[in-house]
Amino acid sequence: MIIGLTGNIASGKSTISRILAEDYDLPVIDADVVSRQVVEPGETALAQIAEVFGTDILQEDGQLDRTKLGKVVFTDSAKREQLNAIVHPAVRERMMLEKERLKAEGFPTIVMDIPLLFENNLTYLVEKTIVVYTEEATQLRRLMERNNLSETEARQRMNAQMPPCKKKELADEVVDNSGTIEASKQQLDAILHKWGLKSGTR
Ligand SMILES: CC(C)(COP(=O)(O)OP(=O)(O)OC[C@H]1O[C@@H](n2cnc3c(N)ncnc32)[C@H](O)[C@@H]1O)[C@@H](O)C(=O)NCCC(=O)NCCS
Ligand SMILES: Nc1ncnc2c1ncn2[C@@H]1O[C@H](COP(=O)(O)OP(=O)(O)OP(=O)(O)O)[C@@H](O)[C@H]1O
Repeated sequence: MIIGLTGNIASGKSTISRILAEDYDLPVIDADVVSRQVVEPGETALAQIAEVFGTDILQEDGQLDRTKLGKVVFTDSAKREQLNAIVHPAVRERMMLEKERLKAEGFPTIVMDIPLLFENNLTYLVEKTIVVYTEEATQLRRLMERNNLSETEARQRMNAQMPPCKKKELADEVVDNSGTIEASKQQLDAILHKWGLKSGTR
């Protein structure tokens, strides 16, 4: 089974995907990790970003300055779309290759952690979806703390995505991560049990 894990910014996807990898021994393909790989120095996408956003967007060592680019694209939706048009095709291609590689290796269950699964109509890549949801005030607080953002900056990032309540409607299953990690683990366990997957087994 190919499980699509999604949810809004700072909802707890990485926290849940870590549990899926560690407790359930499942392979996870993480779109955020892949989106970093495709902009490493030497990659075509990085050269394209420098062309569109200027070489100021690079650090002295040639790496992408993610903090700087984040400030640009989360305050300007046209610029965000320009970035998406460069990065998303490369991410999609690499994720599909990785999925095929894991399937060929014999993994019957694979998790694809894709923040923009619904926004980018990528549900054809997966068979079941789990949405990680966190109540708005908690999501905002966790995002401000994790990324060291002001409330305005954090809200701009949250507004760049489909509203969480809409994602919940589109989900096969929802993990409400507004409480403790232990409470989320229990919800996840019930979902996986329903799907016939047990902790510690593939
Ligand atoms: C703007 C960038 C440089 C900021 O980097 P940074 O290290 O601060 O954030 P990171 O990549 O870890 O993303 C954190 C979260 O932001 C949200 N997010 C990122 N990009 C986008 C986007 N284009 N639209 C909406 N939300 C986004 C996602 O929830 C993601 O999980 C980076 O997010 C990026 O290159 N984004 C474009 C690629 C993309 O869409 N990535 C997300 C899934 S493929
Ligand atoms: N149940 C929880 N209780 C307290 N803190 C939590 C909980 N779940 C996640 N966090 C914290 O909230 C922040 C966001 O969680 P996480 O990084 O897992 O979200 P994410 O959805 O992967 O974010 P993004 O997509 O933006 O990268 C992190 O700092 C994490 O440690």
